[in-house]
Amino acid sequence: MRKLTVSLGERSYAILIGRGLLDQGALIAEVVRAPRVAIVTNETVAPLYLSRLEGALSAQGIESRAIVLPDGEAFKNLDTLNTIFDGLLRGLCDRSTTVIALGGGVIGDMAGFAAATYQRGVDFVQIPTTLLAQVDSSVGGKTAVNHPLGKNMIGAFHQPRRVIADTDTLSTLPDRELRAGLAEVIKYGLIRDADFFDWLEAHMDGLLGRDPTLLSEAIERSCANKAKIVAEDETERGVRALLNLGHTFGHAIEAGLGYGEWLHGEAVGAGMVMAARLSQGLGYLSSEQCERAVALIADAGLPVTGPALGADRYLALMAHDKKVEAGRLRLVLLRDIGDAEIFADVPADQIRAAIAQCCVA
Ligand SMILES: NC(=O)c1ccc[n+]([C@@H]2O[C@H](COP(=O)([O-])OP(=O)(O)OC[C@H]3O[C@@H](n4cnc5c(N)ncnc54)[C@H](O)[C@@H]3O)[C@@H](O)[C@H]2O)c1
Ligand SMILES: O=C(O)C(=O)C[C@@H](O)[C@H](O)[C@H](O)COP(=O)(O)O
Ligand SMILES: [Zn+2]
Repeated sequence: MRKLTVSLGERSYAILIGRGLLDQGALIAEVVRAPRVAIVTNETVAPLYLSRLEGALSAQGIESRAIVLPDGEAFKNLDTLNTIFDGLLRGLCDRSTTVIALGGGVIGDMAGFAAATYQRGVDFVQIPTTLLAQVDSSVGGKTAVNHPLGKNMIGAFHQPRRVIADTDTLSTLPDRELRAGLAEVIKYGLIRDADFFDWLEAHMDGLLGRDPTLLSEAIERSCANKAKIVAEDETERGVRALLNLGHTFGHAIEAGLGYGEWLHGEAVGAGMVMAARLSQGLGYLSSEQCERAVALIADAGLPVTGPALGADRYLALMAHDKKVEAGRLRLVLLRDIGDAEIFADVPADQIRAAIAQCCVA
């Protein structure tokens, strides 16, 4: 088992990465206030992993109540959040209850937001079961639900007490979901870790072939990058915004198509291509490095073109981005592989050109 730490003073927590961790109830028992937990999961993950987790908890004398939600990004909304609150209240969960998120990023974001707000805040533990959740969403405390007008618009920062990533759970993950997770992995290489980007270029085939050693290394290096950024800037006043590379475009794709048609990672993949092409168009990024970025995203089996929503629609949706300040759009762009920066006042005609270049009619 590998252990990383997100250093946030008294709220510091461990990210544990390894095989078979789901069966080690002691890893959860160490961080719960009382022997009562509520497990939030979904209809796909529950039949695969819920009873194993319940058994591991029960062996530690921990009583658990399961709240099983419908599966999908389309359900990441306030209605489903209410279903979680109903379950917590019916189960007489109190302030000593720990909420456990068992699933991908959708479950993690919703369970985390429920934990942030239930009785004004209870503890939660992340048990991510997708690659995307193990490399990104389970770490850092961003929790939220979507609004029809924008992604993750209603949420809170609420850090987990622990992240437990059992890499064995990836064996049941569909290939499309594995590829979606690789988008966020590539993101770390692009924004701050050129060595990791080189490593990904060399090992993309093995990662797609699910080599367990390579997957573990990719998870660990991704989490190490994210842990450092979150420790430096927990609430996104500065450097944390770089984790949004490709997301201003990607979130527009997700909202514009109606949540769920494109996976988050797919939208981020196409969004990072748009950001790279825009960076090149503005003269910040060389064409050679831009093509390397696009090639790795393509090699991961991710889309490198976006849906043809029309530049006006993209820009209207992008106006809801959380990085907008006083009506000014701010975008994460690339100076080089491993070097990103946030830019305000990018001319709208250049943004339109990059979108047009990356969309197929
Ligand atoms: N909070 C953050 O920092 C952060 C970061 C990145 C993404 N996100 C959010 O995360 C979400 C995307 O997460 P995701 O890609 O994990 O999607 P997801 O949660 O929808 O999971 C993808 C699919 O895989 C299924 N699944 C989960 N684990 C499985 C397993 N082990 N075996 C088989 N099937 C499994 C799920 O039921 C679902 O159908 C988006 O809503 C995105 O906005 C949040
Ligand atoms: O942790 C972060 O910070 C991120 O930006 C990670 C992103 O991958 C993630 O998709 C996040 O939810 C997007 O943030 P948002 O604030 O634009 O919703
Ligand atoms: Zn993301």
